[in-house]
Amino acid sequence: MQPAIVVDIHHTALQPTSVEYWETALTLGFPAALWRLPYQRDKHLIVSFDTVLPRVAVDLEELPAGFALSPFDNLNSDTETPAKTLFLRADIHARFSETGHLIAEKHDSQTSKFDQQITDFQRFLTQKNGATSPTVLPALTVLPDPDVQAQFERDVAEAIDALQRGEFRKVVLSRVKQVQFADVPNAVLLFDRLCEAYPTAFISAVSVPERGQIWISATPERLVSQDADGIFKTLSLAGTQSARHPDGTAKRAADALWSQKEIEEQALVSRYIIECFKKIRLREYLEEGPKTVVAGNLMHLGSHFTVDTQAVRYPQLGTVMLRLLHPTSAVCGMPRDRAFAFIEQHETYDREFYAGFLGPINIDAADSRPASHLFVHIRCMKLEGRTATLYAGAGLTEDSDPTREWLETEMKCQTLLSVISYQPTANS
Ligand SMILES: C=C(O[C@H]1C=CC=C(C(=O)O)[C@@H]1O)C(=O)O
Repeated sequence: MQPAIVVDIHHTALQPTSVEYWETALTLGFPAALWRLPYQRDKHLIVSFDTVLPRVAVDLEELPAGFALSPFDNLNSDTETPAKTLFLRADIHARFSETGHLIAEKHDSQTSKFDQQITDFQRFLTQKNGATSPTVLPALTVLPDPDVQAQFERDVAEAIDALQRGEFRKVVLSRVKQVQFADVPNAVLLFDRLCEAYPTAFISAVSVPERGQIWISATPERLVSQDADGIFKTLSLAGTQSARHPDGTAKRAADALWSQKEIEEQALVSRYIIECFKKIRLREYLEEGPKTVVAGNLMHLGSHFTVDTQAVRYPQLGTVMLRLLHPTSAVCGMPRDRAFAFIEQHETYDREFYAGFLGPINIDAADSRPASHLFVHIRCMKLEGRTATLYAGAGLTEDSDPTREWLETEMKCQTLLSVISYQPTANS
């Protein structure tokens, strides 16, 4: 990995903001990723000068600093390692305060071949400097789709039959909801609203110009992290209930009651993770949970798994586990390949990056040493111009009920919808 150099930040009266960086990247057609880690305040943005992004097999040891965006359909087989993850190399990495003002900017010392792009970027950035940032989101309408509930419930009923016949033990079926904004919304404003609403989630906005898409998410589910001290972490998450009582008051995590179906559903995700550890004969992991995890408007059951990769002398654990884990049974099912085939047969759209994974790779943490944090890409939407497609899935077992599963996906859509449709009144 090449060392990055710190570049002089701008000598203008006003420090550039995350909105100005983002808009500059979009104007120049450069891919960009903006994110904020759970429980943190700083926001990060990277800009890649690859207008067509390289597809890679994620190797945390080998990849330079950047941001990974993997599709759901990125399964590892025994014979091949799929190279389908889009990789945004951090040609520019800027760190911003909670209010979106620039703290530091870096670019890779190897990118001298990109001098022209850096010059162009700085020129456009200066032109945008001082422009007022949008503060209002355009109004939105949910596009009617009269058949979607009946179709989803039919598919769930078929899945339950297959589960009861013992074809597989768990499958996660998803559906989409489309909304139309009155005008193209500013992605950074959507991102900032989500940061405010969900301090414990991983919030991101990723622009992929080659597909004309911006993916925005507020996911509660860590897939693989390996921090600067070599601490590996993953999470098994499943089971869903509202974080509010029927009268609208907030529920305490301690008051959440979980049914046998939900306990089993989450245990299957934990078992899937433990089977991955077993495949590589790793016994020294710490398992904490299951306990109730609050994820914005929802609650889930979660178990945290931690490994000290230095103590077990397994520095490549993050890479190995990522390849074994994705897609976990929180988004696919068990056994994985049979559940995957069922999803392919029944869902009528391509999940694209929904239920894939995403996050920063080898990006400097606050203590300046690189860390990688990959999350399961749920509670997300795809923005194409004025149209947004929201995705939500439900984990099914033989005890599932189709209408309850539908309502669960509605609640999951609300995680983003309640924030992106919020219009502050004159008094708020
Ligand atoms: C697949 C999703 O959530 C997963 C994560 C937590 C709980 C889940 C559930 O209760 O079904 C799902 O497995 C989604 O939000 O689209």
